[in-house]
Amino acid sequence: MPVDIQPNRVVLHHPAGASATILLYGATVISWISGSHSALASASGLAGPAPPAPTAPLGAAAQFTSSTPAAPSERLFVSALASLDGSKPVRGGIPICWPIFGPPSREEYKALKQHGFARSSVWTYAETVLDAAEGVSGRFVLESSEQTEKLFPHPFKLVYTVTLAEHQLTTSLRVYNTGTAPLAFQALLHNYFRGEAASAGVQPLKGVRFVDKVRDGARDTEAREIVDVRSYTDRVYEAAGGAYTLTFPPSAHLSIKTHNLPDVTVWNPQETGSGMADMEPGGWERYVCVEPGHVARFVSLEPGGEWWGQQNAMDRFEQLILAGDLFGDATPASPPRTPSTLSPASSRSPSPSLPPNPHASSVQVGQGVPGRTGVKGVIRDAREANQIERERKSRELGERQKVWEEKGRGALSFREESEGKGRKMIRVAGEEKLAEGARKRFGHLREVGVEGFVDAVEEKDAWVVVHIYDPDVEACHSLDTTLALLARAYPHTKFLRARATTLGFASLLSAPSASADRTTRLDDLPEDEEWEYEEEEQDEVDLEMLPTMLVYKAGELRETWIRVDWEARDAGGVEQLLVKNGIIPSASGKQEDDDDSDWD
Ligand SMILES: O=P(O)(O)OC[C@H]1O[C@@H](O)[C@H](O)[C@@H](O)[C@@H]1O
Repeated sequence: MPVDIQPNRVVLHHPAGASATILLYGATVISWISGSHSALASASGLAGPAPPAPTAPLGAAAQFTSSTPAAPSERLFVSALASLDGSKPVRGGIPICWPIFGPPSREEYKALKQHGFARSSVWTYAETVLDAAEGVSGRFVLESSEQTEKLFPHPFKLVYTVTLAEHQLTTSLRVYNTGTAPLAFQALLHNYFRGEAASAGVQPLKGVRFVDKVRDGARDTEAREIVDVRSYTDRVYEAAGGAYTLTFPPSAHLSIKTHNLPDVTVWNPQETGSGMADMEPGGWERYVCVEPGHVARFVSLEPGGEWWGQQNAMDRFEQLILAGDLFGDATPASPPRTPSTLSPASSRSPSPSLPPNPHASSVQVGQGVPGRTGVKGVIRDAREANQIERERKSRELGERQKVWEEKGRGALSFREESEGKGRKMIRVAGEEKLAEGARKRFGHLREVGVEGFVDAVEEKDAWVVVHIYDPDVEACHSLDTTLALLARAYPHTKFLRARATTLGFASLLSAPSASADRTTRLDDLPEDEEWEYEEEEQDEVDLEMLPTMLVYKAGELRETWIRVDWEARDAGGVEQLLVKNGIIPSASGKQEDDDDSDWD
């Protein structure tokens, strides 16, 4: 039951053992259990313990497991005395502070309570966005109402997306100004991260200006390499860099990356916390709040405008696995992970009597899994009712895609392709390269679609890198250009790209009636392949997930990088990211091919 919708909460379950529980009250994430049984088992030779049930009483679920960092364990603190019945904001988890942070600083917002009303309003569960081994994602909505307008006379819509992967939780807040006047707001994600406060350290904040709420708002510059919270701490760091590490030595480590949330508050009340009625005794010893936000300045959103801020928290265990550090030098990159639903053949060799289902990737992930009840039951039913039709259309699309793949065998990026640059020359070279493919030399970036996907990633010896893209996303264009170049430089690694809508990846399925009468054109097909199709057969894609990169070895999914551009930025570039993970050789091992010189 990957997405369990209950009357007052939604629980996301990841197949590897992770889970996240989100209350409709405040869309407050009250539990994030991160980790993988399989990773733990393969790392330690032990079977992983069952994670605490996310529906168990919070106090029971939230055991701090300092000695077992690899085990699926609770990453958030929720006070045992927290109210979860909607009577007051939750003391713990991830409350959303909106439209203000702290007490109202502007006269016009003086009717609002500290941290605004988003954390104390009941949100609606809108839809399941993604339901796959790559991640499970749900979306929550809060819109202005008579009640909010009494306090805050601005029409708005908030959309909050919570995405759970094996070792990551991503929360993304979108704000829409649905009114006719500019909308000014602050926004902050008030994370209570579970861990021993006495040992906690946050970095890098050295040299960052901050407002010290403990010293009546005094302004100062952080002098410490690692910020601790051993004394009462309440600091709002401004323009703090957006990427932080929170460590609870010796075991727990989290990395937090953000988008559009430039400031960060570090808060732990220590003994003064005992004055909070909903703080469990000594609770302040068991968490640190690291709260990315847009708070130093208000965001001003024009009518019709949209703003989004996002954070991604990853437990350090995953980073160690991905870097290969956990396994010494014997293991190049990462242990086998949960097979992708995009690759149902997984590590099995295709059996001659049971060939892999070529349409598997056209089926919406999570389909047929029971448990989407309530509001989402309607959408599930609609999905299932449309499934046969969708598969038929998918087959048609696959045929189209085959033609497209043939055409895409050159090393052109889709931007080059759409501009019609150098197609002839590259295609000739591409044909030469096809002959070399038998010797496991690829040398070009290829488009792959539904029909060809499973076969394309089933390379026995070579690494296969797949860029899941959408032509409307600028970052996909840059990545595509880079991968086209890397494909030439590293001909022993196979580089593919697949359009997200084609695979049904990260799609936002809307009710079929909503778009049945509209048509759209595939604008990035080569001109002779323009094709009108009914929009209902193509799901809308959640662009926040893109670009995504999947990496396969022997048909098995080894890496899933949602928003790989962020990942690459941290690694120093896409090439470095791939080198670091053993997917391509380091620069010294780069295969410079003389016979590639006629490609450019
Ligand atoms: O008690 P509340 O309203 O949840 O706020 C908790 C704390 O939240 C932090 O973000 C603030 O910086 C603190 O000043 C505040 O005390």
